[in-house]
Amino acid sequence: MKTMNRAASTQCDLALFGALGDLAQRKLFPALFQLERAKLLHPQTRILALARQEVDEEAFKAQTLERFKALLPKNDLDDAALKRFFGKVRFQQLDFGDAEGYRRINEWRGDSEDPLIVYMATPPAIYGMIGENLKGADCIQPSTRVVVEKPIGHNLESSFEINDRLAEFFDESQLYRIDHYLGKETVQNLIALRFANNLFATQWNQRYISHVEITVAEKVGIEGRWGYFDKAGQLRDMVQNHLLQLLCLIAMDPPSDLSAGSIRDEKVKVLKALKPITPDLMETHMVRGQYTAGNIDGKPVPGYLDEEGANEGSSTESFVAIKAEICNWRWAGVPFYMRTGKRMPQKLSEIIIHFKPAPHYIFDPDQKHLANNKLIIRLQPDEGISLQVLTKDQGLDKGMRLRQGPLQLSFSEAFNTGRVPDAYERLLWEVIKGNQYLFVRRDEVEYAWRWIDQVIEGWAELGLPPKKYPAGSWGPVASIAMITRDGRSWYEDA
Ligand SMILES: NC(=O)C1=CN([C@@H]2O[C@H](COP(=O)(O)OP(=O)(O)OC[C@H]3O[C@@H](n4cnc5c(N)ncnc54)[C@H](OP(=O)(O)O)[C@@H]3O)[C@@H](O)[C@H]2O)C=CC1
Ligand SMILES: O=C1O[C@H](COP(=O)(O)O)[C@@H](O)[C@H](O)[C@H]1O
Repeated sequence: MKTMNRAASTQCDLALFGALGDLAQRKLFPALFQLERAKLLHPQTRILALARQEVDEEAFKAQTLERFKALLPKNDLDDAALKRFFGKVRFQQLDFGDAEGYRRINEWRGDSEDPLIVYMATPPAIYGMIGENLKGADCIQPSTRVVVEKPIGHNLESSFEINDRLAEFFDESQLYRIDHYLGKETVQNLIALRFANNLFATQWNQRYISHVEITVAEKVGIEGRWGYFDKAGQLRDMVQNHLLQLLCLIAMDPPSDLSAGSIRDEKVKVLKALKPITPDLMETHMVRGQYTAGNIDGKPVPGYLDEEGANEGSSTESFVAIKAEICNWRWAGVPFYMRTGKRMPQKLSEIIIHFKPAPHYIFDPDQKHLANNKLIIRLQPDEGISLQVLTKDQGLDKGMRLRQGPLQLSFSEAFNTGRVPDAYERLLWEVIKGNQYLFVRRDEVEYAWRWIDQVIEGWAELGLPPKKYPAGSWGPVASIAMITRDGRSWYEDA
């Protein structure tokens, strides 16, 4: 009989394919360990690490522990939690194309009736093969959940192929497509902020909002991933998934409840309403960039074309800025300016909602430029929300001089919660609970690709090369021109 306790519904077995890969070692095992440390993993939960390489179990555990030491704060590595965690882990060598070998998963499962979670931390090209072999070995039950990683394809057509293959073996209700941005603390807070506070709910439309900015800036370059990145580029790597998901969460109508179906339905409506960026709009609505050598934090870094493994003359973009428009009543006339790039001066992900000025201005005309409230939603670093409001400057001599200042909510200071869990911890925890609301449904992936594909077709038609920007800068000058043309500026330029 199964133990009935507070965590009974989270009892599961987890089979992790690609256990020696970068994602598994750098993100998934540390996240699972943190869940164990927080005693969220059920005492009977077991983890099967599957990898092609011949490694014995003790060596696998030793290697994983070494990664923990390199990645996690020393204080997190308490002996009791490590012992509990590694007590749950088994290692199994398997070539994922070896159908026969899958019987070892059944041997590991024994007569367990707990849901099996399959995490495919592998190239998407083999998702179908793994599904087929799991089915052949009778490992799939209705309770099985399958986690797959981005990118789901390279364009709409290839995403269809991957999704069709997965659909041969799994129902949509069993699929958890990861977009790790949906696991970030502030992204979830965006849902709370918008739908728990009537103050914002009533202002959240074109009557009160003039424009929205989304910046996802990375300091890193391509980190030795030329083979993958040069085929993808920043538009596919970051915009098709993370930035469009953020845009959807900002722009969607209120869902009727917090269920996965309701939230995903609303997100899909936003994706369907995105105005296509046709070739005639390319000049004003889109900037592509590629970094050249420069300095970050005072240290020289190479240009994109000098990165490890680079091919001469690549025209892949490492930066993109877009003026997106949403064709519906709520957002008519409200541009969403998005930019994302590698080798920027700092790692920064934030969303800025710019409110329109009050309808009638009665203060010092010299201060009129201050008159727009801004809501700043910071995803990383220093997660928090800040509302820029105008108040009277203090002091008898100041008269009715206005001062702009923040009503600020830093999550770590306000809630004293200590560490903010990594996105993968939250997402794995949601998979364990069987909650799909932070995962991407098939039609979301496909509508996002439809929009991205026409942009890429436009680039190809016009033959637009990327504009150069020095590493350590905020992207090509043209991205500043794109927003200043509308009489606005990127937030940190203000
Ligand atoms: N790394 C990251 O930060 C991120 C990764 N992703 C996605 O996650 C997935 C995994 O990425 P990542 O970990 O970086 O990739 P890696 O190449 O580091 O890991 C993939 C693993 O899959 C294994 N594998 C591939 N084919 C087989 C096979 N036939 N049999 C057994 N093992 C096999 C590889 O084994 P072997 O080494 O023996 O070839 C490797 O260990 C990809 O879909 C990627 O796009 C998404 C976002 C971020
Ligand atoms: O999915 C990806 O995301 C990372 C950036 O993630 P973050 O959580 O560090 O902001 C990006 O570097 C990578 O190229 C991309 O594949």
